[in-house]
Amino acid sequence: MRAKQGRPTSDELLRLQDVRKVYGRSRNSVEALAGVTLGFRRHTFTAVMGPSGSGKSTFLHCAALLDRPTSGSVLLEGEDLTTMKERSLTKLRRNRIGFVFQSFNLLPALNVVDNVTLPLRLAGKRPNRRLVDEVIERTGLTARRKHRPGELSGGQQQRVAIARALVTQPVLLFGDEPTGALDTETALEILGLLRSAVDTGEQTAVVVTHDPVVASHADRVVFLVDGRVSAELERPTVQEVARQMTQLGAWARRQQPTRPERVI
Ligand SMILES: Nc1ncnc2c1ncn2[C@@H]1O[C@H](COP(=O)(O)OP(=O)(O)OP(=O)(O)O)[C@@H](O)[C@H]1O
Repeated sequence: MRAKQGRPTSDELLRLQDVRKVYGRSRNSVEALAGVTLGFRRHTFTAVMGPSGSGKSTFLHCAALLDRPTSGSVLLEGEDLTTMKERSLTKLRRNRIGFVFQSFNLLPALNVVDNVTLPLRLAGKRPNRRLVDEVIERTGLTARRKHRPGELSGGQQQRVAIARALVTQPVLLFGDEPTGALDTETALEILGLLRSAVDTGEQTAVVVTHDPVVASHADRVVFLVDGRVSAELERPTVQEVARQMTQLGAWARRQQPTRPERVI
């Protein structure tokens, strides 16, 4: 266990440098992130864990620039995104960042292909059929191409969400409890897809989770407590993650997350 903050390295894709996020003003303000410095190397899978209210969601939103930090920098390939204009940021998010949420966030009226290609059409791009077919094949959805979300299982819906996240060929893939709504076996399938995106695809993944099994599939687990990085584990076992979470008192304080999710 160590809090590894370090200096930027050349194969680093993303860096958060002393990121603080304060919600509200004066007496009612909450410091959700209290100076987080973390680097993320290319083609790695990082899990972010911590007790309820420790700042995991805030961290994810700041890292993906869905929300701007109060201070500090978020650097993608060395470029500071916190100073970027909103329009450029929206474009960057659409082209370079993929998101997978616990609740899938699919459009019920659209079939699998149309859900998957939605980010391309939103960005005004004509979907490349070969690429779309490849992503649908990779996520095991070929036989379900014309089905709507209501006709699919939870695991299949999350596969669609992953295909949708991968279709723009992002460098970064963020997950907010992506297996939280799935049974263990299905969760492992979904994890396999995320892991293979990192191992054989172009992606670097950062996933928030409460689940030690999910975290044990990561290359590194970062533990947040009170908006700070309190520990890191490299390639931990389920038991090591669970032990760390117990030490942090995470289980006792855990509540079900109730925050609203944002559709990208
Ligand atoms: N929009 C907001 N306005 C005010 N305070 C907020 C807001 N969002 C989060 N917070 C506060 O910031 C702190 C961190 O919240 P955050 O949702 O990031 O934690 P979390 O670790 O993701 O929690 P959980 O595991 O319960 O989802 C908490 O004290 C929370 O109440």
